[in-house]
Amino acid sequence: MATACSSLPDRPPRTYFGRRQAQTKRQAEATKRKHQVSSGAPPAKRRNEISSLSAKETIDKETPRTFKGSAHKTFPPKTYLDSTGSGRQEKPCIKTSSLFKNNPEIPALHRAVVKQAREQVFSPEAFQELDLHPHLISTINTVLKMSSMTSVQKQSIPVLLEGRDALVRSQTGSGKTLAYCIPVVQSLQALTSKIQRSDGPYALVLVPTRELALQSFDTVQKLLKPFTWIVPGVLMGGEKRKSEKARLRKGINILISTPGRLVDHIRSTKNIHFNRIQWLVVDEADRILDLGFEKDITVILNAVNAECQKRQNVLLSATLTEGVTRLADISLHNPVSISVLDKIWDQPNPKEDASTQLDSFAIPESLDQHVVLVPSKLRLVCLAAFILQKCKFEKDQKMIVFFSSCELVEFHYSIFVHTLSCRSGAPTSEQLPSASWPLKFLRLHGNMEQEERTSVFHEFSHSGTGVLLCTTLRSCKSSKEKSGYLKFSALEALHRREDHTFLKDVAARGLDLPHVTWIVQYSAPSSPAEYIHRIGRTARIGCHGSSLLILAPSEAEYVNSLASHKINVSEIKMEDILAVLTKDDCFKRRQRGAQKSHATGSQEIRERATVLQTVFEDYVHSSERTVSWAKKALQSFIRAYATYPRELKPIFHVRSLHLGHVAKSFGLRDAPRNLSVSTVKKKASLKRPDPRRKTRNKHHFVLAEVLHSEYSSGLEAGGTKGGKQGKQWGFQVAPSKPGPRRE
Ligand SMILES: Nc1ncnc2c1ncn2[C@@H]1O[C@H](COP(=O)(O)OP(=O)(O)OP(=O)(O)O)[C@@H](O)[C@H]1O
Repeated sequence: MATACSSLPDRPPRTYFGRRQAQTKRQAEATKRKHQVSSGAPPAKRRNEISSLSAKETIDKETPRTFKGSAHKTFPPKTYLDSTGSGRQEKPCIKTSSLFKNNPEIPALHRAVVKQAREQVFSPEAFQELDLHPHLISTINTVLKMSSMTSVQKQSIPVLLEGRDALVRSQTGSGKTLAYCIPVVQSLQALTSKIQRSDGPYALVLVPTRELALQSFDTVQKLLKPFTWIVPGVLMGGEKRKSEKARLRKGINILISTPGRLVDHIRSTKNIHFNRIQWLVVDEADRILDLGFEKDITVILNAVNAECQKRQNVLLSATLTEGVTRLADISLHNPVSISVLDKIWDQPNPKEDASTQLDSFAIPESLDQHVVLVPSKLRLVCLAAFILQKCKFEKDQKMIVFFSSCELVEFHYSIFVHTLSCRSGAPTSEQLPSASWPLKFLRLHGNMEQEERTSVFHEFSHSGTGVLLCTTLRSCKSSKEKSGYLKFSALEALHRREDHTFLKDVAARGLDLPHVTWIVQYSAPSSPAEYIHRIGRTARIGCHGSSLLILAPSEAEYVNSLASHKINVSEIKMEDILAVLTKDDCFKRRQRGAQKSHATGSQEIRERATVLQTVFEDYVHSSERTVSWAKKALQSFIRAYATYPRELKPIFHVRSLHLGHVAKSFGLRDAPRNLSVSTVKKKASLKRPDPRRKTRNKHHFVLAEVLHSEYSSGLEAGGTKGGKQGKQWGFQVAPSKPGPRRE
């Protein structure tokens, strides 16, 4: 796509060049740029073009001809906002095409207001009121420093102490770990024949990831302080099997494991026996299924059933999916179903209640959810403005921004650090908002070295402020062992043990980081469950938090999709976010002769957004490397976009993306044409574009080729999560012999 290079209000008269001369020059320039872009080289600075201009003026004067990039003119150099940190310079200027022209209309959001499922996090009851060993109570009070129970703990612990099976469903960050750990420890310490280490496992706890395994281990270990004869242990990928075997041989009484690693041991270790198992706990059941562990769970259930029938089974989950219900059907015996939803949620019709609950998710009451509709071209400036608004101009804000891929995280980290934060190499204070608090950016994704990841967690966790840019599970490359969760306490445990190898597969989903005030979803999640788990990183255990979902106008329908799962989001207007740019004059447009623009109101906001966009574009086009990064990030964005599950395709379909506009949100002045790959032409031709849409935009076709080329490079194709995996579901557990149960 040709960059929109508009006529300028303050440019010299058209006679500056002869018409023919100008045309020839334009063509030569365009060919040169095209060649450079397609070869991966940075485009030549358009020395003869004009720099950032008033958005309003752009809108007024831009003509279809100029939008096609055929109106480049030569102008004298002028002052511009430099992104390299060297301050304002006299330099030839690069024009930023209008951010506010040719955008799709932002639709009015007509979302149905739904009654959101709510949970009371804390109950007024103290742990003392439970029938627990006094030493266990004092350990909870003094070691864990907790006094009152959360609602899920209040409901679950007595039921489990009675010996019942349970399906526990409660919102993120509500204290589910202790809800099962306390009853397990209480019951095992009370056994009349005292447990011997060599007895092997009495309790088996399955968790989806290594980090959760470590976190649960950490909690159990603390609770066991007064009961030293009970030995906890953890098995997970990343540790040497040999040393795990040795530990199994010595004996582990409360065994916490990821499913994959336990199956490894079931198949290869003679020392693993389940004949004394009294507890089988499946924590984060939804996540276990999400990660594709259903076959492993089947193997484990079969192995345990073969050796032991008399046990208590517990399934815990933040979301109640069809898979979780099926797993509950086969693993729980006459379970008590515990769901900590408010009375407001009670429906008069029990049938409706069951089906609605299956599709609905409890969200912490202290969590405010928002959505903003932003045209593709404006996504980057809008995100930057929001970060500035919250983390620069407001105090004590800590934000996590979710992206759909590692490349996206790297790209945005780099561009923000170099243009917005106050680190070395970043713009000088003259260019940055004058106010307030320094911006600190951190990033975390699955392609980072483990040590760096660990230190990022420490830094972000201990910091009272900061912006963490991270990926979600969907974006990680490895398959089964890609971990969705990282709990900070587990990291601390790891750090203490100076063993970072465990965390090799950590992805940045499900962080348990304290005091996060904002969650921003820059890429929409692929399922309501994912949405819940992302926003669940804030407003944990009663704290207040907010979330923002950034959608394109064409994706507005997603709000209704969320509403159908009883998720309520309220709209923030893009202009209100961009308005923050008026707080600092560094975003003020300077006209020729260093005169400041006197625009006001929305015109001023648009001008300033354009200035910020120019800063980004200057940064991206400052070197071959940065252009290439931006292109990679764009490619990766499109690839991720293609992986939305089938049911969301009507909302998120790559063919509805305007490549030129999307490229703009990567600071690219031109949509990279060289993304299309000839090897996939065959596939592309299979899906002929609708002739009725022929004139709509040629970029759509290029886009299709881009996507196919990504698939042909061996990268994961889209739609598996919602489609294939969903269908795969089906447990085949060996029939368990009827036996006495603890009821
Ligand atoms: N009774 C309590 N009082 C105070 N803090 C608690 C209590 N119970 C748990 N917590 C703390 O709340 C935080 C969240 O607990 P936990 O990780 O068990 O929640 P969760 O429901 O498993 O969350 P998620 O579903 O997101 O994994 C932890 O830091 C934990 O230490």
